[in-house]
Amino acid sequence: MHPEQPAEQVRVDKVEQVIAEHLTTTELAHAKAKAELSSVERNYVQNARINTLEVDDRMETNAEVQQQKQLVAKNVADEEILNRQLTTLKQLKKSPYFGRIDILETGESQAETLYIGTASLVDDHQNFLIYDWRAPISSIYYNGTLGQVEYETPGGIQSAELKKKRQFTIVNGQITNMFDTNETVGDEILQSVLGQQSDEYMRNIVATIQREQNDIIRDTKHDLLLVQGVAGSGKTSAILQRIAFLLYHSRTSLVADQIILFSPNRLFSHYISEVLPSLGERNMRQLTLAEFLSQRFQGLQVESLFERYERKESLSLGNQALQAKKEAAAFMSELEKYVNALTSSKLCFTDILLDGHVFFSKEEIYETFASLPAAMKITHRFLETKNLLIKRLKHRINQEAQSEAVLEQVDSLSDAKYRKYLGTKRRGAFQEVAAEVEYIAKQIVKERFAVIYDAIYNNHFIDIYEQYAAFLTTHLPEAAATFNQNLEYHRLALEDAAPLLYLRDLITGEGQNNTIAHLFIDEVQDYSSAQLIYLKHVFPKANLTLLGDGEQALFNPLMQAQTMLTKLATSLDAKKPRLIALNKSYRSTSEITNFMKALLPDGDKVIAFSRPGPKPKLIFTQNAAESLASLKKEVTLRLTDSKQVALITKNLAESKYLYEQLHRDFNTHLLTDGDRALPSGLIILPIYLAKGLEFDNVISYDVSASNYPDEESIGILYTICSRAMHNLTLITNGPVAPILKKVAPHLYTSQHTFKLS
Ligand SMILES: Nc1ncnc2c1ncn2[C@@H]1O[C@H](COP(=O)(O)OP(=O)(O)OP(=O)(O)O)[C@@H](O)[C@H]1O
Repeated sequence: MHPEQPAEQVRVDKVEQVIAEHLTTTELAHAKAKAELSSVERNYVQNARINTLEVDDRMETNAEVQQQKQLVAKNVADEEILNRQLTTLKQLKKSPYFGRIDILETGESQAETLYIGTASLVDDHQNFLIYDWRAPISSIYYNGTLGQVEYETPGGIQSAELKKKRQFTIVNGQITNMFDTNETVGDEILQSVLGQQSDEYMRNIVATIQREQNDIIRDTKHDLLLVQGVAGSGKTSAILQRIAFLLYHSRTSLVADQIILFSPNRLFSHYISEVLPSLGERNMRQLTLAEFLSQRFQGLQVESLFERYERKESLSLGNQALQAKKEAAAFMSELEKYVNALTSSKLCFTDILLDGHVFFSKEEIYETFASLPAAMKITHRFLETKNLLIKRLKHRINQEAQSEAVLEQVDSLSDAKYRKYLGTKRRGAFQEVAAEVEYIAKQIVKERFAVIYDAIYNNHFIDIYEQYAAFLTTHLPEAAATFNQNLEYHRLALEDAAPLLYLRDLITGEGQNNTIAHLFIDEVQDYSSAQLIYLKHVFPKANLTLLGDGEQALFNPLMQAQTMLTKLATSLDAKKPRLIALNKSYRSTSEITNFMKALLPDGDKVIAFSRPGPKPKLIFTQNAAESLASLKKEVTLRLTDSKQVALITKNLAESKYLYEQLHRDFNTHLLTDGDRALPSGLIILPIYLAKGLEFDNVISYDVSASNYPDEESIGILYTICSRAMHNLTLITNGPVAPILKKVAPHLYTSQHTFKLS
């Protein structure tokens, strides 16, 4: 035991006491706020009701209702703040802090002791008992080794001498581990954290953030941050901490809703959903690319990344080349040029119909557009056309409202219908009966013409699909027929989605969201340049944090990090790009990491974190029956001391086949794109659904030469192996994949189901 542990425990106890006191007062305040909120809400409902009943008091009650509404909003906010404080205090109570630094500021004679935890805590005299890990001074804990250190404050760079750095593990108020260290954050605590079993949810890494991860977390100077990190290097962990940091750093100007994270799949979204709440912050918005696209293409089946991956296997070389062209930045530039040069006669306007009859003909729309000055930007001309159409629609409504037919309709309305059309207006509020009739007549026509208004508002008077097909015909003629054919079946290939949306936005001038301040994209190596350009276009104000591992490229060719940064900075028009590389892998035991790095051509750059475990196991079998038998044995073995085993396959067909073979023997789950949570037992999933996840035990079935024949398979095999934290088993049916042959035999244990000659 550390000699100072008893003294430190006394301090923990004292801090706990303060936390308990804060908890009591906050609980009281929270209960009061809750009661106040429900009373204000009750009042609001009553007042709102009065408003609709009492005619004379209308103005007065309206103002009152507004006031009440504001009061409700304020009370909701107050209650939320107190609720969050309560959650934070409860978390602090279990483990108030994890670090201590003693620093001597320049010019001072006595060192100051600071304790660092997930949130700040002050006593009644405003002395800091705990500093938030995101406070400027806390960066010393993550960055500094003993001696002279610097840290950034809003007022500039400060320097100090770091005299002592201490780490704690505190569980339920008791110090279970504590030691002094000179390293950034010492190995010992990290060792024990990483040795734990996997969990349904990712944990925060606040107590053990490493120096280079800290760089990512605290960067506020760059508009494009590209993190290239090897598998398991903490990219995802670091960005979640970064989001928490940004929310703290810009707390007056940034809220969680202004941050979007694109995640690789829904399982991943679920897996990371607890990290920010555990740091006392609200979750950012999370989306998968498929979700983003399907919201924008209603009525069309947009191919998902996974379907594209499955399709790639059957794609001819010619079609692969076409696909690559559509995914390149150059294709998006072509589109821009095409739109800039579009003349009115080339725009694919379409009739607006009402009940099958032409209401606004495409000729009329075309003439409207053409009548506007050609020097005007296309987006302005388009908007102006829209305004003119709406004006004409209003005119038609007025005309139609005076028609005999409509006036007759007004006469024959039932009382209930009449009241419905009156809406918030009151009977008798009009000076003349005729005015009231006219009003009702207009309401009737408006209702009938609502589809026209919607069509104009939603830009349905231009056929963007036809426009895109026209673009393809002139710029990539080989691709036009397939696009049209897909469309007939209401399908859209993934590579057409971003260019199509871009084309639409470039013409209509719509589709942008200026409120998003930060856009995070995980597994960026799986995105095409065209998709990234489109996302940047949609979120023009957002700073970008892109995380990737070129080696885990399932969908795109491998690319060097620096090349990728240069390419991205140009195509995304970044002013201050920065590349950060993470080369240390934390997820797996050193045996697994050393094995998987041997798969890579430049695997030397991967550094294994020194956490020992069994070597990966390679089981050689000669036929399907033997390999299935070995697989069953291995699953049984793993399930004896673990609650979950992941069987990760190359594709869906393989997953389905194995499910058929195994579900009678084990509690087996075949995971699909729609799954959100990971059950226990044997789970079978194709690699693209396992992206970003980790498992105690991973088995890869059929790593034979016929399944992984060439260098292109490296990314897939590497990604599968790197999902394993503690145990990795590979089974080959027949000759092993050539990539695995290159791995030095001392890096794994082999097992044969047949006699070696
Ligand atoms: N500083 C750290 N302290 C504790 N655990 C860490 C740290 N960095 C990473 N880890 C752990 O290592 C594992 C891998 O981290 P993470 O999933 O963030 O890596 P990644 O680079 O996104 O991985 P991949 O690209 O392979 O999906 C996680 O279990 C994470 O908790």
